[in-house]
Amino acid sequence: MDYVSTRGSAPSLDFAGATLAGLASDGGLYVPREWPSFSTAEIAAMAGLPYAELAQRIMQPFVGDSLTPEKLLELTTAAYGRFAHKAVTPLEQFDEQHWLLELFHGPTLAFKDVALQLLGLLFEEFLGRGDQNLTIVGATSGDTGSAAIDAVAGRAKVDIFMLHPKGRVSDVQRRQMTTVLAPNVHNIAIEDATFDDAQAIVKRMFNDAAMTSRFNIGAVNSINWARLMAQVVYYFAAGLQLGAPHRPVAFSVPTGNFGDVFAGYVAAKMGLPIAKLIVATNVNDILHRALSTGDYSQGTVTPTAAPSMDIQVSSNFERLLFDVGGRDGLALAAQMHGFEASKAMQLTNAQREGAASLFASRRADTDDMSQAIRWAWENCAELIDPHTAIGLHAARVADLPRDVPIVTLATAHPAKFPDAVERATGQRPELPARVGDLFDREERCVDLPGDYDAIAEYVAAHAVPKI
Ligand SMILES: Cc1ncc(COP(=O)(O)O)c(C=O)c1O
Ligand SMILES: N[C@@H](CCOP(=O)(O)O)C(=O)O
Repeated sequence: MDYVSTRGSAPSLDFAGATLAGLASDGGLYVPREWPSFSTAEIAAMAGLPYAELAQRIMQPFVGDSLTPEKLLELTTAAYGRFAHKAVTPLEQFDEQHWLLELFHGPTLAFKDVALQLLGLLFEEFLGRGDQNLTIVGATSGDTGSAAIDAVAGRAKVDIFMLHPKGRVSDVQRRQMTTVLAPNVHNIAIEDATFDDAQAIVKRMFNDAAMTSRFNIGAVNSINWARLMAQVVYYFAAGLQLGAPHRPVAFSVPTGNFGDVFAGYVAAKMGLPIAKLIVATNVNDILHRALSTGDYSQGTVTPTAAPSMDIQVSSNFERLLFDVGGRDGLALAAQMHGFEASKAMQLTNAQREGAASLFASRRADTDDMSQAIRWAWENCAELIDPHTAIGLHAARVADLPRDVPIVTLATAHPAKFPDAVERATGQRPELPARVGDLFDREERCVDLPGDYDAIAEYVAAHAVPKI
C-alpha cells in the first residue's frame, strides 16, 4: 500500500514512511492510494475475534509490507493489553435504539489511547530499523497530549514537544501531561491561544526548512495517517456486535478535528455497512455549517465545557474533501490555500453531494449537552462526559428509522471533566485508580507566547538533531 498527499505534489510513501513523516511535505495529509475492502463473508468471519486480532486483520491491508502479520499482531496485543477492559472498547446498551461505545478504558481515559498506544510502538519499531531519531511536535486541546505523552515517555530516539492552549484544558487533562517528568517530554502552554493556533504552529514547523533540515519532525496528531487507521477498528468491533455485515448501523461521533469520524468513513469504504455518520459538534460548529450549508468558514473559538472539541479548523476535513471531490490534489491544494488566506471556503457541489450520502450533522449548545448528561444519568445510571453528551444529543435528535441501531462514541471518561458532570447530575465522577495520585504529583511545563519563532526556538534548543 502506498500513500499519496491530498495536495498532490509530495512524494508517495509506504506505510512506515507515512507514519514517520506525519504531514506531507506539500502541506497535505497522507491517504492510502486506494481503499482496501473486505467482502461480506470476510467481515462476517471477523465476528467474535479478540480486539487485538480484529485490529490486525483490519489494519494489515494498510500496513502492507511494512510489518508482517505476526509483527502487527504482536504490536496490537501489546498496545491493547494496557486497556482496563477485556473487550478494549466495550459496547453498552442505553435503550432499544441507542448504544454507547466506551473508548476510554486506556491509560489516559480518552479514545486517543486506542491509536496512540499503537503509534508509540510503531515509532519504536520503525525507528529501531535505522539510525534516525524523531522530534514529535504536537498540538492538543487536552486528550491527544496526554495519550501521546503516555505512549512515548521514556522511549529511546523520540522527543515529544506538546503544545496546549494555556488555561483551556481541564485540570485533569493538564496534569496528565505535565506530571510526566521523563526527560524526553516537553510540555508547552501557549499564552492567549486556542487549539487552532497551536495546530497552525505545528503544521508550520513541518514546512519550515530551517527546522526540517535539522530535525526529523514527527506527528502524533490525527494528521498522522496511522492514528486514523487504528481508529477504524472500533467501528468494525461495534458494527459486528450489532449484526454487521448483515445489518447497517449508524454512529454519532463527537467531532472536532474530524479524525474520529473520518475513521468511520474509512470503515464504510472498507465494506462495513454504515447507515449514517452523525457529526456532532459543540457551538464551535464549522463542521456542522460545512456539512449542512457548504460554508466552511473559520469562526472565533468559544471556550466550552467540552474543551477538546473547541476547534474551528478541522484538519481531517481535507481528507474527506479530497476523497469525495474526485482526488484532484492540485485543485484541492488551491482550495486549501484559499482557505488559509481568507479563513473561508465554499464546498464544491461534488464535495457537498459526496459527503451528503453518508454524513449528517448536529450542533449542541451548553443546555443540550447538560440535558444529555442528565438523561444518561437519570435513565441509564451512566455518567457520561461532556463530549460524549454532545454525541448522545445528536444521536437522540437524529431522524433515523427506529430499527437502525445508533452507536454514540464515548470519547472520554467522565472524570476528566468532573465539574460539568457534577453541574448536570449532582454526581462527581471519581478518577479510576489507574491514574493514581495525579493531583499530588509535581508538574513541569513552560509558558511561551503564541509566537511561531519563540516556539521553534524552544524546540530547536531542546530537541536532538538528526543523526
Ligand atoms: C474527548 C474528545 N472527544 C471528541 C474529540 C473530537 O475528535 P476528533 O478531533 O477526532 O474529531 C476529541 C478531540 O479530538 C476529544 O478529545
Ligand atoms: N481533541 C484533540 C485535538 C487534537 O486532535 P487530534 O485528534 O488531531 O490529535 C485533543 O484532545 O488534543
